[in-house]
Order: sequence, then structure tokens, then C-alpha cells
Amino acid sequence: MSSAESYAFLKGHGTENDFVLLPDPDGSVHGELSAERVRALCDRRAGIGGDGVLRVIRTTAVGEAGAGQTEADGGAEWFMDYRNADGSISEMCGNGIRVFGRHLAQAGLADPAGPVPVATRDGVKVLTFAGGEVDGEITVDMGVPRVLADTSVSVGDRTWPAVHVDMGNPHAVAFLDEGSDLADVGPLLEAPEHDAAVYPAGVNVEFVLRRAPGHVAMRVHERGSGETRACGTGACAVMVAAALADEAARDTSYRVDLPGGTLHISWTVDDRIMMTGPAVVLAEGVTRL
Ligand SMILES: N[C@@H](CCC[C@H](N)C(=O)O)C(=O)O
Repeated sequence: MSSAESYAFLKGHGTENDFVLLPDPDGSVHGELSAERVRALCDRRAGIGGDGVLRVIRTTAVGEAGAGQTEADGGAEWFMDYRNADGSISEMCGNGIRVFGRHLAQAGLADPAGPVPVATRDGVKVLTFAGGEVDGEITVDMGVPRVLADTSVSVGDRTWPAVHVDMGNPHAVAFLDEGSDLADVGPLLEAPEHDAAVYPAGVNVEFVLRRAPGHVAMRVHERGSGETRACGTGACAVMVAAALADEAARDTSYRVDLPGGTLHISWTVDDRIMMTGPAVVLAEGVTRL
């Protein structure tokens, strides 16, 4: 595509984790969406601005468009082709998939009355709209978490023990001491240091403070996007680490506060993580970026 061509975009956010959405049903608009184009779109001064890009593409077109392969599409018509702001690819985006689902419902591409399956690089996730309403809060079945080795993360000369939780994408969850302030971690413009042997493809790092039983607050530095106002997969990883530390039984729920809003996360008796939160599509237009 030449830079003179124009194409449609939408802008949305989930708990202020914001995204540029690119409708590309058959993959012909963006072809092999380049990292350079993603960076241009996400640029907050010279572009539209966002923590990432969500290409809205049919599962049948994913291979030809070079968007990578999914596992079986599980009957999902749509594939969330997620890119971080630096142009890198991630397996999953928890806030992004709610925004993706909101767009599908508002555009008449999916029926909010029923479960809406969406294919991702981490397999198919099923979305449920509260009350079956197009604007209802969205719950996502995020699948079964994987809790891996203990590790550590560092910012400057400070180091915290951390838990490696995989939600399809990698997370390091570090708990702050009681009585600390989330601001104490300091600026997170630079990625916290981590063990590259544990996270060869990089990691999303969450710093967590306990507020009350079943209630935590967090800040996050995202791989490929820097510090963001919220991270859905990160909130799920935090909930898992907190519930394990609390020795909470399955069928438990936590409230997770993030700088951009609140998510509610449950761990079901059959070991699945369910994430509920808002999703907003706030603008649409045409760009030549
Ligand atoms: N903000 C997302 C996560 C996006 C991907 C992440 N930066 C990664 O590289 O794994 C979320 O809401 O989950």
C-alpha cells in the first residue's frame, strides 16, 4: 500500500488501555501489516496514538495476510491480529479482545445475544455480553492459567521476587510490601530488568499492592508498549498469583484496580480465568498513515 492511500480505522480502549482498530475483513487492505505502519499508527504525536493495534480480520484470511496461524479456529469467524505499539506481535491482549468484541457487536458483525468466539494467537476466547446487550460489560473466558517458576524483577537498584504466570503471553507478578505505595516503584518508562533465561521473548511486569481481601491494585510495564494504564492479561496473572498466595479455593473472585479502571477476575472450579470489564469504541475515521 502506498502512503497516499487512505483506509478506515477506529479508536477504542478498555480501562484506558487504548488501541487503533483496523478493519481488514479479507486481509486485502493491509496485507502483511508492517511493524513500521503499526508504530506510525500508535505514535501519540505524529499518529493516532495507542498502546497497540487490533486488526479485525476473518480467520479464513489470516494465513494469506501473514498474520500468523491460530490453533483450530473453534468456529470463530474473526481473528484478533494484535500488535504492540513498537510493532511486535503478542499472543493475546485481554483489554484488546473486549474492545474487539465491542466493535464486532456495534458493527453488526457478531450477535451480542450469544457467546462470541474470537480467535487469537493463543487460541479461541469466548466473549459474553452482559444482558446480551451490544453495550453491556464483556466477560472473556481467558482459559487456564499456567503458573511457572519463581523469578525476580528489578527497577534501578531494587529487586522484587516475582511469580511467572503465563496467560498465553508471559507475565512477572511482583508484590510490594504492605504499606508501600504503587508510586514507590518509580518510573516505568524503561522495562524492568528480568531474567532473560526465564523470559527469552520478553515479559510484561506487574507490581501489585493488596488493598483488602480479594482486592488488589497494580501498575504494569508492558512488553512492546511501555507503562500502560491497564493490562487485561496482566490483571488475570495478578489475580492468579494473589489467589495462590492467599491459598484461595477455586470459584473465587478478585477486584483488580488499575490506573485506568477496574477489572473483575474469577477463577472457576474448572480452572478457567474469567475477566469482566468495560470496552469502548470512541471514534472512527479515515487515515493515510
Ligand atoms: N494490554 C494487553 C496485553 C498486550 C500484549 C503484551 N504487551 C505482550 O506483549 O504480551 C492486555 O490487556 O492483556
